[in-house]
Amino acid sequence: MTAQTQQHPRESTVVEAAPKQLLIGGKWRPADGDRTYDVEDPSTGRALCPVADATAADGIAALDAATAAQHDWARHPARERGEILRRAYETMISRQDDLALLMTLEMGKPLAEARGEIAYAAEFFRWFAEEAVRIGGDYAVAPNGSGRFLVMHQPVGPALLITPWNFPLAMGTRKIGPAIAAGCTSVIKPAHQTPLSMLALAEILTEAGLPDGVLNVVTSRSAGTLVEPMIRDGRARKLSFTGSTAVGRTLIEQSADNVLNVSMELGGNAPFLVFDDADLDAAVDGAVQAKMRNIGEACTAANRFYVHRDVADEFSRKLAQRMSAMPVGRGVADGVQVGPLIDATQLGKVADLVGDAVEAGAQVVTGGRRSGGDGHFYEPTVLTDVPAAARMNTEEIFGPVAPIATFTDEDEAVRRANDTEFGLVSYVYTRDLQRSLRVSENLEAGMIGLNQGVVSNPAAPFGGVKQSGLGREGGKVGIDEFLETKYVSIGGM
Ligand SMILES: NC(=O)c1ccc[n+]([C@@H]2O[C@H](COP(=O)([O-])OP(=O)(O)OC[C@H]3O[C@@H](n4cnc5c(N)ncnc54)[C@H](O)[C@@H]3O)[C@@H](O)[C@H]2O)c1
Repeated sequence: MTAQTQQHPRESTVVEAAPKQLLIGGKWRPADGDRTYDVEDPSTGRALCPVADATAADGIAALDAATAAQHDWARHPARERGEILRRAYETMISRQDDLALLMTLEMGKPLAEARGEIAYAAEFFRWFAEEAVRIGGDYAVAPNGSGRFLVMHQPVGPALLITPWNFPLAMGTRKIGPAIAAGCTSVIKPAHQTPLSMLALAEILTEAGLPDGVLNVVTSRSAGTLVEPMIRDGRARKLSFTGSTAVGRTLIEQSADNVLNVSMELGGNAPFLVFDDADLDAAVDGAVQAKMRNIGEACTAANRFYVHRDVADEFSRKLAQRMSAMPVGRGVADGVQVGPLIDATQLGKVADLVGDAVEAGAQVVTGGRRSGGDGHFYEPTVLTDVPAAARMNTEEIFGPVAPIATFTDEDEAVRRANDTEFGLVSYVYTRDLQRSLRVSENLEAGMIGLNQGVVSNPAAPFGGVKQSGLGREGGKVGIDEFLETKYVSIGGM
């Protein structure tokens, strides 16, 4: 299928209107030495516009601003912190169309999905607007009756927030929301591929009344050079990172000297289990969501399908029918459901992983090659008979490729599902209640999609076990990542 290349009438308008400078201490300013780099449209491979390319000195200036604002911000009434988030939520919804178009242009996902991400991202602000006023504390009587304790929860201090390109806004609001609610100031560095959505969000927060210096944004093509000095500086007390496990490990090491409080949302390798008693059509629907949402570029994407051997042929056939019918093209084109991959590197990686699996004996049911056009398009692909040795069983594919293997019993399914260093999410399709609970208990994952192909929800604690991360974002515990606990022991009572 040839990729669709239609234009959107407002493309240049929204790109022109987006901020492109750094936000430091409430002022928009160019990077040191006026340095810029070009943001690329992955659906054309062409430059969209230049944005500021921050240096290490800009990073330290942003940290200066966050540190200077911390004292007052921590004492800002929680209700007002929440109201700022609430106003920003409302503006995000009222500007959903323009924000979605900007996101699609820099990231590639279809417009309908970008609109969905804006709604999901905004929901974190609404959720944490409400959590801001519930921080509270405790008062306890010592067990032996002599002495009392006060337990306080206070902002941890200036935070460094680092986000990936695959969900340019949601990964940001999931950190900025609780940081603002908890009373932390922060410096955020979005991925170099997708800075525009984050800059537009910072503008919205400024309009919503966020005081100067509470959120600072630095965009850069050279992440390591910018971030390491900020981590080693010592004034930031928190590092919240979403991205690959490899970079997460490096950042944990860099954080060790100053014993930074770290939260890590890292890579995944989600298994998708289909038992022989599953509602097969529902399983196919869930598989399409878990695999094709965000062009497969999601940490929660189903990476390995294990299907009971009695239903594997039917499942594979139905999944291939659904995936091959999904129109590929520019995310702004009408009806497109599969956009381009983020860049040439990611496209090359997906093609390599498919080549490796086929060489090892996998069968291509549909797809298996690049799609037409100048952008980084790859056809929706279903592979069967994927041998355990194929690299895609251990590496995140991050693309529209569904590898299917079979199992014969529950023990084998769970053992193969857990045979990975990652543990972010697992999907399970079965109609047997006992089995669903037993398997949920035995799967090594921070999240389980039970007869459900999407797990993310702002009201639930998102995060992984094993090498998928440390800490949780969202839910009631999401704000705890930005708080520290102090207890006061009271004598004389
Ligand atoms: N667990 C989650 O919640 C979650 C969510 C989305 C994505 N992810 C993971 O993110 C990865 C895809 O995103 P990516 O390719 O942008 O990941 P990445 O690790 O390459 O980059 C993530 C962020 O870290 C920055 N970065 C890269 N090298 C750095 C360095 N040396 N020092 C400081 N910062 C650095 C990048 O510029 C970007 O902002 C996948 O592994 C995916 O599973 C995880």
